[in-house]
Amino acid sequence: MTTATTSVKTRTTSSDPVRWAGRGLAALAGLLLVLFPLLSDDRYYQNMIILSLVFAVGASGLSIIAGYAGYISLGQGAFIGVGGYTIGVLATRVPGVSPWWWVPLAGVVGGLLALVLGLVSLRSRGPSFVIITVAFLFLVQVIAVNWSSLTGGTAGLTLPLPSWSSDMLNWPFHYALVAILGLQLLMAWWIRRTKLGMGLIAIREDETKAATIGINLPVEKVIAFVASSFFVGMAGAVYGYYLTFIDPRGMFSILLSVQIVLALLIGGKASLWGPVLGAFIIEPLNEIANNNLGGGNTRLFLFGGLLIAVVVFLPQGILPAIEELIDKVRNRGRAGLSGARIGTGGSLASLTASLTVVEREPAAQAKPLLEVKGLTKSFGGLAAVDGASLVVPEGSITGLIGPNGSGKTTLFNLIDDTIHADSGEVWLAGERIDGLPSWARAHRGLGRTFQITRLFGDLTVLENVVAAQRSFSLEQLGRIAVSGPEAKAAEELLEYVGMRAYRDQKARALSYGQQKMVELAQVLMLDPRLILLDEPAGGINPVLIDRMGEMIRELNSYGKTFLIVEHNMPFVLGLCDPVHVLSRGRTMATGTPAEIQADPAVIDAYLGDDFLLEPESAPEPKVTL
Ligand SMILES: Nc1ncnc2c1ncn2[C@@H]1O[C@H](COP(=O)(O)OP(=O)(O)OP(=O)(O)O)[C@@H](O)[C@H]1O
Repeated sequence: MTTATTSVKTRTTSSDPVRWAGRGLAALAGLLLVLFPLLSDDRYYQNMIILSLVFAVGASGLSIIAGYAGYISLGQGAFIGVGGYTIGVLATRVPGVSPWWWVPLAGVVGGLLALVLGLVSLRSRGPSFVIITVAFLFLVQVIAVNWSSLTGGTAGLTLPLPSWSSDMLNWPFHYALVAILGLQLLMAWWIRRTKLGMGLIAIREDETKAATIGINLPVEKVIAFVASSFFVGMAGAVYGYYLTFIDPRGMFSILLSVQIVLALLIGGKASLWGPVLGAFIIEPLNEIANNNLGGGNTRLFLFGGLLIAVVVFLPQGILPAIEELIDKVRNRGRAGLSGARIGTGGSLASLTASLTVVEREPAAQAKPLLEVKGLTKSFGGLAAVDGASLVVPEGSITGLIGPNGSGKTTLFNLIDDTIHADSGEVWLAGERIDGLPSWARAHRGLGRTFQITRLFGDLTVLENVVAAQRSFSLEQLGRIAVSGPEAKAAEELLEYVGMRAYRDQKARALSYGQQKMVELAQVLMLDPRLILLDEPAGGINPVLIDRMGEMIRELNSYGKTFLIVEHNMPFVLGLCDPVHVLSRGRTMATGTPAEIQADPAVIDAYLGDDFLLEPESAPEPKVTL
């Protein structure tokens, strides 16, 4: 094993004036919030701000599961209610203890409940997930109504009145909520910078692909659930104490959850400050509708109209829309990177923060790294893969060719569990892996790229690479991804594939060829033993095809094993040995490129006469299945 280091300069945007202006505005808003109780003793506005703070904590918490991970929940109000009931039950049953002590406990109860919801709803997504969260909210409400010995049922619970001087008005509630919101925002900010945050956004963008780069979907989703509800439970407790009376109808009202979702959507669901802005828009509107416009139906009409307007005109929310506008104005007239040539790439010798280099066995002694035995997969009546078997020797660049529709991509999908096989076995380095999910296969050294690239469009190029997770540990999830060793390793790989100049661009802005290069860097971030490349030369220009071939050879000389699906015959026959030929979902031939080109069955089924070798140079096919 060889190692060396390379110094990578990390770019900083801390001198960006727009960024500073944004920070200045946030600081000013924060200062106003802190000073407000001292500046005004108007209880109407105090109440409005306290409710806005509760919504802000709820919406910011929701941004973790809905904004980052893409799971919109209509059950967020349940955690406020559960927080309220935790303090209500304990404050009325445990006399002599200040109710404030129960606030952190309410966070723990909210987190535990979220853990249960997370586990129950793991397999659902989209509308079915939303329905589960609504059902969850109603279920908790029904429990609160029926468990009357604990909750007081529909009669509700009356909490002890605050014991502090009336001169202090609602200050303690206000400051407690400001502190909880601060902690909530700090957590949301921190998560967005970690491997966990990258993983959650990857889940939002393309869950299947996320699993193939080592992201442990169930664990990360459950963590996101718990993180999205802990501080919300605490805010619910402060809210319950502030109300001094709680009942199931008020605390578990679906309207509360709807308002939280609205706040999130209006402000910007994946932005840090967006949910806070949204909360401070929604709650005042709520008050105005209640006090000045007759409440009831007007309120529903207002919120419904607002929701439609946001979805139609500001699908990203207010803050992201403003950010996009600022970016557009700033970049007007700038050449940018579009049309620039992809870099010539760095040398592999300098890649050591990112890749493990293994001495290659001589070909004759190479052990099988991948063994596929009798894999089958049918779609309806069509057997796409029909008992395919093949071996990829360690240290080889193995080719997999075959006519369109012969099952090559499906076979890749079965090898990495992007789709489940009906039957058959997959062995990697002597371990049977066909019972493992995609991310566990990635952790064992299996990486793959896709025929049509599948980068996470909303992440930057650097974030796409850094999102890949070589192994699973809570320590690794908490690692900062956008700077430090993780970013350094990703930058090395981007330099290698010639895409480092694009590190801060959103992946969706890249050309197809550029995406291919970034996807290769992403898969290399896993430091895999075996890399499955699905048409690496497909749809890219001849210069890039040459560079791709060069990189594959170079990586192979550093110990990486490849299995390559490709239709570009000069590319695959010049690079791969052995070559497997797939026809109708079965391996029909295996051999060296020369043997394959001389196999009449392969010529007949796939190659045609263009690839026929001169008779004298054509050896007999070694293996024909
Ligand atoms: N999800 C799916 N649902 C239904 N049929 C599918 C699905 N995926 C693949 N197939 C079918 O399975 C067969 C094999 O497809 P596959 O994409 O694996 O072929 P391929 O050899 O990779 O083709 P190409 O070289 O054109 O990419 C095709 O007939 C295809 O239509």
